[in-house]
Amino acid sequence: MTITRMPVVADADLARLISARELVRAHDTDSVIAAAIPSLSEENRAAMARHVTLVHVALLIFPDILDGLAEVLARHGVDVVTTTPSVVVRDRLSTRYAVPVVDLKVDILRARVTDRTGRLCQVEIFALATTPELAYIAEDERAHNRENHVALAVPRADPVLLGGLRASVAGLMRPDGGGYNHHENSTVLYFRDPDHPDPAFRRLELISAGLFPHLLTTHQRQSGPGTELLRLMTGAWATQAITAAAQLRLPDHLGTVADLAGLAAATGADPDSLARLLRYLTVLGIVRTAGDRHTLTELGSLLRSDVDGSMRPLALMYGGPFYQSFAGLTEAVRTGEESYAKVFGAHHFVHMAADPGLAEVFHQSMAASNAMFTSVTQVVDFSTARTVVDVAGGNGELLYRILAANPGLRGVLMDRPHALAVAESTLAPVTDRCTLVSGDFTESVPGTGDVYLLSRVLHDWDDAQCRTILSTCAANMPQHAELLVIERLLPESPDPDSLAVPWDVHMMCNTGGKERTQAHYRALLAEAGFELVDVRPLALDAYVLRARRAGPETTARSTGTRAQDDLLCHNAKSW
Ligand SMILES: C[S@@+](CC[C@H](N)C(=O)[O-])C[C@H]1O[C@@H](n2cnc3c(N)ncnc32)[C@H](O)[C@@H]1O
Repeated sequence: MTITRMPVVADADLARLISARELVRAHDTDSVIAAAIPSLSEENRAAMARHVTLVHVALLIFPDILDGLAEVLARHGVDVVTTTPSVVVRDRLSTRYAVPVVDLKVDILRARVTDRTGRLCQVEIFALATTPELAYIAEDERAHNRENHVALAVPRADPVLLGGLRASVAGLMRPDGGGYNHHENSTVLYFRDPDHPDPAFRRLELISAGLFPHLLTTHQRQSGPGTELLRLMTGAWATQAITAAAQLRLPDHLGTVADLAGLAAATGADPDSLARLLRYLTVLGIVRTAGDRHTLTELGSLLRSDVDGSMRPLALMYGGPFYQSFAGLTEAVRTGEESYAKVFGAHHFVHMAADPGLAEVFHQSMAASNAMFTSVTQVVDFSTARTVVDVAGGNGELLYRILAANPGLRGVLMDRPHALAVAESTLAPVTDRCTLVSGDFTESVPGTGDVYLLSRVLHDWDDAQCRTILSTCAANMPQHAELLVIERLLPESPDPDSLAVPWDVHMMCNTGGKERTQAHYRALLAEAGFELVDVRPLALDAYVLRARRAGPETTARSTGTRAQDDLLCHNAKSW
């Protein structure tokens, strides 16, 4: 008589199995999406639920052997309907624990269970045949539940649908590997949110019939924990590649020349090195390469010197002087002192004043973000003003736009003497209504205005200097005049997309200034006797902050409140 040995399943694994089953019973597709991706908007959740279906909740268990496992589980009320070999989880364990694939036997057992709507789903049970030598894997995996996941099935083998869903989820959860199981002809893509408060929802699987090699490669590439860090660490290479292209005037030549020999001759470059730069620029999306022909992409066209809003001067600044001073970031953080002065021997503006060529590139580079000004004349009513004074008006672009949109208005642009040359040509079309004044805003500003502009000025300076600039304005502005401050605002709560956050570090290195929150500006304005009365959003994350002289009761209040700032921001958003 042969006695068949039955697998032993640990109580801990049975308990984990039962809670996986209860999880399915408590949920449906919509509630699983909501629980796993809480940051997804209600609208996007509903859209996603139209394209996927909850199919299973998965876990990994550790019986000593696999033969007869379905029978043992049946005794515990687990209704296993299919058993197939695992490829993806087996390979993941092999990589994770450096155990050869041949030494790992992993099956997938699927047990029936209904979700809370009564629809048939499954508990997907990965079972690793756990010999005593592999017991450490069981211990570690039970502690971390790395293979637990909830799975959403994509009903059709459709690369566009799967690709779209993958991209949507990847924006909110980290890609976490995946693979193709040839036993089942299915592709799985995993995502992970290690900070999710509920361990049951830290991993999500998208599963689809079919093989999608291209999608899998992209997903695997994004899944490596170091890949994102590598991309971030080599960001400076992209900056330099773009700056080299700008310095060689490659984008200008690409308008008329497409072959390598012609481009090398036009730019005076070594053909082999230029070919390598072109290949990198192609990866960066600046250049399009087909065979031996190179052309500019739409993005790359912004680097041409002859286009409206050319970003070439910005490339020259970011990859040039600003790049050099950014190399001193560690020192700036240690000492609290800006690095530009250390690298170039003088503060940014003093250095520019002594180098007219560099000053011109800087003022042209400021023009590359002029998009910030496009809606100023829509969000601010200049109809009752007679004169606008642009304090430190730079290249004159903002004042020009305001004067062009308000034919009855006169303008005064004040800046350092070296900046006035660039402003003069910008303001040429409205020269009869405009005066250029050389001056220093720490000493005085023209006293003839109804509206004063301080655009992208305060962020160049520390708080003490800002107090001086604002006090000079307060001392010289007529009583009735209003002050408009244009700046990016640091978010009051974390915002991964905020442009103000990286620019704040840029200001730290390059001018010793900083980006600020609305509350911070409100306080600085109040100290100089102004009351912040309105905040409106502009393009590129900028805002226009409108201030007027504070009455006695507002001066006494001095710094305002968080509630006031919330209200102004609310107004800004509802505009
Ligand atoms: C970042 S730029 C902003 C220019 C312009 N307002 C804009 O938004 O494009 C700062 C300007 O401050 C000017 N500036 C620096 N120090 C100054 C001073 N002491 N008095 C007047 N202008 C000054 C610079 O010449 C430069 O044009």
